[in-house]
Amino acid sequence: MTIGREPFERIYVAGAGSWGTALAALCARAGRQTSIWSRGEEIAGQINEEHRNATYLPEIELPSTLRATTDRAAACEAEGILLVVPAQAARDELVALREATGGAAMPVALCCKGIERGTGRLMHQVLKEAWPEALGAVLSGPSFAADVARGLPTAVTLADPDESCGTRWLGTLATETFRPYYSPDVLGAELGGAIKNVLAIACGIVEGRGLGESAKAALMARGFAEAKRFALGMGAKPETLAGLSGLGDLILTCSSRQSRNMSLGYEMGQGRRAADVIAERRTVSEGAATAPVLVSLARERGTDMPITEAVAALLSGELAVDEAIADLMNRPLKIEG
Ligand SMILES: NC(=O)C1=CN([C@@H]2O[C@H](COP(=O)(O)OP(=O)(O)OC[C@H]3O[C@@H](n4cnc5c(N)ncnc54)[C@H](OP(=O)(O)O)[C@@H]3O)[C@@H](O)[C@H]2O)C=CC1
Ligand SMILES: O=C(CO)COP(=O)(O)O
Repeated sequence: MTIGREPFERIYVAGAGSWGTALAALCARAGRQTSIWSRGEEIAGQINEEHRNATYLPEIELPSTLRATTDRAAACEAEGILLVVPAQAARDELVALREATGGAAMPVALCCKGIERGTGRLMHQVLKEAWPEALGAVLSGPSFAADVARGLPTAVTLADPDESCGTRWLGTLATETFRPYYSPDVLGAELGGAIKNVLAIACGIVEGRGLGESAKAALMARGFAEAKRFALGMGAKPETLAGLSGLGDLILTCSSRQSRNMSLGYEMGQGRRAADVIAERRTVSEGAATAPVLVSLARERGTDMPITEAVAALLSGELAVDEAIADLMNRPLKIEG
């Protein structure tokens, strides 16, 4: 495999939140002609005039070559698109982009981590339905937007069923501080990213409630066991789950309150209602939408996911934290696996 040949030179980033802005800055700094789409004029104007996104990445000076737009027509000029809106907004955005590009066979790297409410679809399945001509890839792995935007060393997974397209993405995104690894396993990369958000909420709750580091480690290990059980049952590869987009991202997100999912859980552990915390935030906490969908999928498939079940019940207010912990601790004893 020849990695990094023929990078995509013109990139369109759909979404000017924290991750979209960090990825757009990365591409622009790597010399790619990069445009970033924002649904609001204010952020687009600020990126163009002040080279900042004060709402989502206030500390970061953005490259002056990065152009922001509110017009999806800019996607027609691109060789590759990064989709970086919340998972629940992905379908509408993809439909709009398909229309804007005339249904082009465009490489689209899906950067959102979540499962669609209502349909239970993963993002590559949403892409197939919303924009069948597009060539889907998945970018996932342990990567806080602020770290990447600051140029701190980061390694991620770029999954693409088409190896030659995947290696072009690698060449497009790789820099001295951002290291993507290729995988053909789109399903595994997506599931790892979506499920870890739910588990990070659980770890936040444990921290917020002051239940100790041992409880948190147990939750991460048992959470990983149920993530693996579900993902392997769906057809994901074990090495993907053990890699950056699985275990790697689980470790990052469960360990730091910089994670919106982890910090949502932390507030819940401190006694706040999830709905209140979510309502006062502008940024997305993907695990809150994914947890109930994941519960439905797991039940349909007969996969035991007790931590995910507990998180969904805590989010909806059906269960209190102490009850959830007691339920988890008093499950029938079993062989580890
Ligand atoms: N932040 C991170 O460190 C990382 C995030 N991700 C993933 O990337 C995805 C995006 O996250 P992130 O950038 O952090 O999120 P943010 O909350 O920081 O930003 C969300 C962006 O999406 C826009 N948006 C919200 N709703 C819609 C909609 N209905 N239609 C179109 N655009 C919309 C927002 O616009 P507006 O400002 O107008 O509301 C904003 O530009 C998530 O799935 C997340 O899991 C992945 C890796 C790292
Ligand atoms: O996915 C992320 C890091 O890899 C970001 O996590 P949060 O969405 O929880 O902030």
